[in-house]
Amino acid sequence: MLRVLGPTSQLKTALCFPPHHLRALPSSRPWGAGMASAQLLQFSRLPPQFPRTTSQSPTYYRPCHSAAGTNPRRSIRCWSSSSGRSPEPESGDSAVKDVERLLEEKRRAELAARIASGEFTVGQSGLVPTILSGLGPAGKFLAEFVERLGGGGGREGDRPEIPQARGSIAAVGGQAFFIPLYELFLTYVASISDPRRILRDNSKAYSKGILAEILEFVMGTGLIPADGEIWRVRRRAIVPALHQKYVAAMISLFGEASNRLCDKLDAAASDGEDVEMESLFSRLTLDIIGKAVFNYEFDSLSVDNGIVEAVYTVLREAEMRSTSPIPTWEIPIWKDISPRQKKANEALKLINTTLDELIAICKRMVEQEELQFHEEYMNEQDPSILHFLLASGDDVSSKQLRDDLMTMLIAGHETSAAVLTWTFYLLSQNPRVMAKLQEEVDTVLGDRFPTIEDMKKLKYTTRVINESLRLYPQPPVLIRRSQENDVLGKYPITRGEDIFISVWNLHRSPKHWVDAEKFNPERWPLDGPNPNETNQNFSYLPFGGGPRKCVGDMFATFETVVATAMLVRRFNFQIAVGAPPVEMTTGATIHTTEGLKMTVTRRTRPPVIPTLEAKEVLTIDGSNQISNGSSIPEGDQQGEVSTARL
Ligand code: HEM
Repeated sequence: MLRVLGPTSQLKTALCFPPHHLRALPSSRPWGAGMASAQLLQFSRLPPQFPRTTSQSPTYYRPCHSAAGTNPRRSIRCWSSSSGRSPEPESGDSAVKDVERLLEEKRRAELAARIASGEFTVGQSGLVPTILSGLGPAGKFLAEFVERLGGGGGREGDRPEIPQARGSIAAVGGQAFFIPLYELFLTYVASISDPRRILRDNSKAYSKGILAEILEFVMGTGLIPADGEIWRVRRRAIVPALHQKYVAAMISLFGEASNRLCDKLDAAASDGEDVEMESLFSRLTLDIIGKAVFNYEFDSLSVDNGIVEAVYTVLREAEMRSTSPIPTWEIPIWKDISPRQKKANEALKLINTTLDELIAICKRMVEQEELQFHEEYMNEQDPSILHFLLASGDDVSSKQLRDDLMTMLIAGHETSAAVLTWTFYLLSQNPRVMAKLQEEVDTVLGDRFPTIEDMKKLKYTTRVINESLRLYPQPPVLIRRSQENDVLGKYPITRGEDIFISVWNLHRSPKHWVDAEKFNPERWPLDGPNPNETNQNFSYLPFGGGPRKCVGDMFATFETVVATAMLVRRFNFQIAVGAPPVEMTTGATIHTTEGLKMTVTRRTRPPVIPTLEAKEVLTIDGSNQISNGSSIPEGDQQGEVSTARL
């Protein structure tokens, strides 16, 4: 865990520039032997830049903005891949970019070697120095980053103070600010802290802090940013809306929407056109979440109307705010005249008006309904969460309701799109996994639309999603602010500290995972339980943990399983020839820097050879079911080599 010390005012500065004081807890935790540890945290506004390939390249961080004295080339371009449009091209031609990339890789490799050699290590009684702190004043942070680690290890009262590493980044001059952090983490911070206290055991002592501040303009006091009593009341109202019958009903929605995407891909395959999958996944999940949350047909896979554009404008604004060096949206006058601000405000107004209309329509529907509300209540015509909330008599202001809907729209859209994007990237890099996945999907589904029963049978597909979420957690960082003094193990936390839990590091820590960087769905046994934070002892947090755990975990798992299954049974996916390298950047979730450009080809499945042999399919509870393998339909395009069989 890395923590940002100092009062909020300092933090505000830190939001604009790298944090003044970053400290990480040391590895020798006094508690929780053998249990999960939270890991080095990266600053939320300085998002991580991840390895270009999933397995071999070193992981590194890249600053999201340039500051005085930094090379603007290294700024992360925070375009929203969700926009469905290509990102702005970077200045300079591709040859220049290649050279830059090579130089950066070289620098990174050199630094990794220096870290690995222990150059930054300063011995400390019994503790491996783990701290990255004492970052210089904002304007000078790149000039003075990490002086040689001169461990703190001082004592505060009768408690040890978290040891600190101070230093100058002159040693790594020319490096982007966050590039070294993951290597430093791997070398110095094998195990830092336990997220259970913050997320679960003492969760009441922590709020969403800066996250709530950043998201206020779009989510208000919706469930994600809300704290205290508002959160408690709203959580109690919303969780029941995602009951089992509702999630089961959503399976057909997932299937229909995925089928529309298949049609699009089919057309592209016919035309021999490459497709940018990240923006298509963004549209797929927007269509799904709009219908699921407030019964609205965005139809963004087919059209680019005003409301779709407005949603992306607002999302881009939220991402920009979470990565911007200067909070221009808070500057008086400027915020009223800036064209970008005006556009964002207009977009938000349009969305709010639309949501108000949808709430009004739904209220009328509920009034006309002969309503018998019960636990698993669902209106067949409109199974949306909004309908459930209104039918339940949820006593809430329209503004709060709107905030909650908006929150779920964003929470359930970007995350699922990112999961699908990185899943398909991983599959493209791992043909063996893809073949096994396709075999399962062929066997379980054939050409049918998935049903809720299939969710138990698509076990390997689920493991692929589990593993993709391990390697690419969405979001990669959880954010909290201490509301009172607390103690993490033997280390004191004072009120008002902002704390960033890097799920990314946790999920890739060699301490917890064998071949941590390898995409290996087999690490999760098919007959084992579905991995979650509890049965993985908080070393796996794909949906968070504790009272603030995601309310849409089941929804999202089924959604991504259905979409993946429907797509891979019809198509093969490869990174398009000449596509830009798939690199990472982050807003709220991990995006690619330049899209996921793929070549999609129709699959040809092998002719069905009738067999009397029954095939075993494992169910979620570990029991075996018999499924007849002859449900695999005949391939419609003969002649292609099938990958459906291992
Ligand atoms: C694969 C997709 C998804 C992922 C990876 C994901 C992940 C997460 C995570 C990690 C958290 C915890 C955040 C924290 O502790 O700070 C969270 C919270 C939340 N998620 Fe999701 N989510 C997904 C889909 C959804 C969907 C589909 C919905 C709505 C239908 C949703 C609604 C929420 C809400 C409302 C919260 C806040 C809960 C609270 O604070 O009480 N999420 N999500």
